[in-house]
Amino acid sequence: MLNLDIERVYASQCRKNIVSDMNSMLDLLGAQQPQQRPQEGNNESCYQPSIGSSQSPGSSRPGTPSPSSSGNFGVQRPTDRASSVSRVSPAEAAGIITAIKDKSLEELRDLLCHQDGYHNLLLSLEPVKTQNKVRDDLRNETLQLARENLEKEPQIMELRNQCRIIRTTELAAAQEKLHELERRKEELLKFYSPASLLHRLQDAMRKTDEESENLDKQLLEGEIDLATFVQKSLTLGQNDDSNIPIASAELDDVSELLGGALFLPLFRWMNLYGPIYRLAAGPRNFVIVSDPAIAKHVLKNYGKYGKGLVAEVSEFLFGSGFAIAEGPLWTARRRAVVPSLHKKYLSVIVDRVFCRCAERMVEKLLPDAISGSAVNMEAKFSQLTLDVIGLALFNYNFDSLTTDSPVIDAVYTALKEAELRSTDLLPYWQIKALCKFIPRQIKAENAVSLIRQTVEELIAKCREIVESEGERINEDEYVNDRDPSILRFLLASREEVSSVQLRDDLLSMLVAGHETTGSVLTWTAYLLSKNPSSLEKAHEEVDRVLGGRSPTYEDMKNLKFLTRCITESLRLYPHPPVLIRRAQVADVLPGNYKVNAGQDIMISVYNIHHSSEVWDRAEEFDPERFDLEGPVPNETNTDFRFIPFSGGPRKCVGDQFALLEATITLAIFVQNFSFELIPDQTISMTTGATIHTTNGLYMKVKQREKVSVLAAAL
Ligand code: HEM
Repeated sequence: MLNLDIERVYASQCRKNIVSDMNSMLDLLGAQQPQQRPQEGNNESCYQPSIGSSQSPGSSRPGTPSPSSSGNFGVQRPTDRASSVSRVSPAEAAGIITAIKDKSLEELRDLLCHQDGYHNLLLSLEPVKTQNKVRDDLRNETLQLARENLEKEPQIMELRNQCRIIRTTELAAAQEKLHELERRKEELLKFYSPASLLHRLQDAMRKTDEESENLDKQLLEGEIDLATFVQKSLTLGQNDDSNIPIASAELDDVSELLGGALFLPLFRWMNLYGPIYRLAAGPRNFVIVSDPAIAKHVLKNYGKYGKGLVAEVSEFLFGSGFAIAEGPLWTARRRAVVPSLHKKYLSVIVDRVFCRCAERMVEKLLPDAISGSAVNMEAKFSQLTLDVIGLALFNYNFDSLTTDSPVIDAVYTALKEAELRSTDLLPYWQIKALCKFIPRQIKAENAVSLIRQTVEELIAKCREIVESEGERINEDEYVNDRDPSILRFLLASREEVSSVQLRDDLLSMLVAGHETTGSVLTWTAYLLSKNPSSLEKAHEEVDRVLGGRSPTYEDMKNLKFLTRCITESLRLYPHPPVLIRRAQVADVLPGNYKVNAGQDIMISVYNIHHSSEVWDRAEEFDPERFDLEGPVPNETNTDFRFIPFSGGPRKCVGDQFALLEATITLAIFVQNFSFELIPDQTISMTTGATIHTTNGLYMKVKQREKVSVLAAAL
């Protein structure tokens, strides 16, 4: 009886131990499964659940448990794991109890002492099965991931390699530029050292004396005429066989004028030295051209003359955009973009963009017209032309006439930086590392990043629409009615082009087309306010042709006087006032002037347009100097006397767009307002990419009665 009781107590204790052990194992499986692999399981229990199906029972387990190991056949007692027991759900515990409750003492002892039996019992339990399945799935996924990672390894290596190459080449390029700058600095210092200056001065004086005596003798003996004497006297002392007179400018003059209105002293020197002269000061050396025939030669021979300095100063903004690209890239991109500016596009844009933006400006000016307060028209025209170019290029409304936005600020910052770079004497911004520390450069870089990001987003959005609609150009003069922008045209044309190239091309057009047209409108308003009889004629024409309604594309051919006001304004204030080129090879210019490869050339459009050799009454504003019934003047029909849009292969692609935009805007402005300058303001010129005023153009505008269509017809 006592024996029986002892056996019952023992059997009951065994059951408790088994349940506890299984609880521990279930707990172990639940808690550790995700982190641990089967082999890594801890050895808290002798009979770890052998959950690896590939693992033979006991292969990584200790041998048969000995009572000495823990006094209970190697199974920890519930008390040791009080916390874990509580984690098994009552349903799971019930399942385990059902599995063992009818077992005899012998069977229970067997279970505790024989691993295989114990193991089989474990594997037959539902929770263990589920856990095993989860574990197997996890392991398979992990293996799959590992395999995929392994496959990516070569790509990662390749990328690492590329990064290293880029880093090294950029560093090398920066070092090279730094050395070049150091070399130039050394040269400058040597060139201007007191000893060197004295030596050269003595040398030059001696040579000049000799040459001067020689020249005097030749003139007195009638060997040369007076004109040749003057010409040769101007180049006295210069060991130069180019035949190009040298303007005597000091380095200080040049640095000062490079930071200001450069084209003004260039004009003074033209009157002193003639239509071609060399401006040499230290390492800077430009040939200044003020002659239509020489300008024609340089502009038409694009292969021999590249963009040179212009590309260097604006690369930070344009990237590889076609306004500064050279060679095959330029040819391909120009060829892709030009078709987008077709006649039908222009006629749609007149109504949808030019008129709407100009009418918006009129709305904005009305309060000032009523209150009689001064308005800075330069700022207004600049805002208007930014809105126009945003809509025309990307169908994006900057709405700068109404709001200030970070993108607008960024556009102005970047444009300003391009201007400053074109006049910096020391191009320190070519050293990329320096740009990381100089506040002006940091600001410019941030601005460019924001503009690029905005344009990239616009491209991505437009590309998505074009793709989803399967849009494709199916006619010559294609315009999408909902979005007539140039971006839409370019994407629908399915040209093979990267988003970065497209972005840079559009940015080129944004910059080239914004400030230029704004400046034309500013100076036209200024000239009209200074010439009341011309303003009267403009009012008369607008009223007669439009009769109070908005202008259309078709009206352009009848707005003859207004168009001539714009072209005459472009003659007196060309934007940019100088065109820059660099000779790629040695060449001889018309007039037998020699230039070497690498020679920087400035074609002063301002000088050609203001030269009394080229124009009668050159300084007068006379819109009718170009026959109203004749063709609109351009470089071809004036034989390069009038070149506001340049000429040759790199001529402006937006000339027709700009003439239309300026004329339509002027028509709406003149139709709605009469205007006059605020007295006592000094209006002076400064320059960068365009000629603008130093302090703004302040005007008083007064609303006009719109002439009705009926009245105009009478
Ligand atoms: C009255 C306004 C404008 C003026 C005075 C003007 C003037 C010029 C000039 C002089 C050039 C040649 C620069 C050089 O030879 O170095 C040029 C090039 C260019 N212009 Fe205009 N432009 C005006 C408006 C526009 C507009 C509205 C656009 C775009 C819609 C535009 C786009 C371009 C482009 C992309 C180039 C570079 C062409 C090339 O290198 O192939 N321009 N512009």
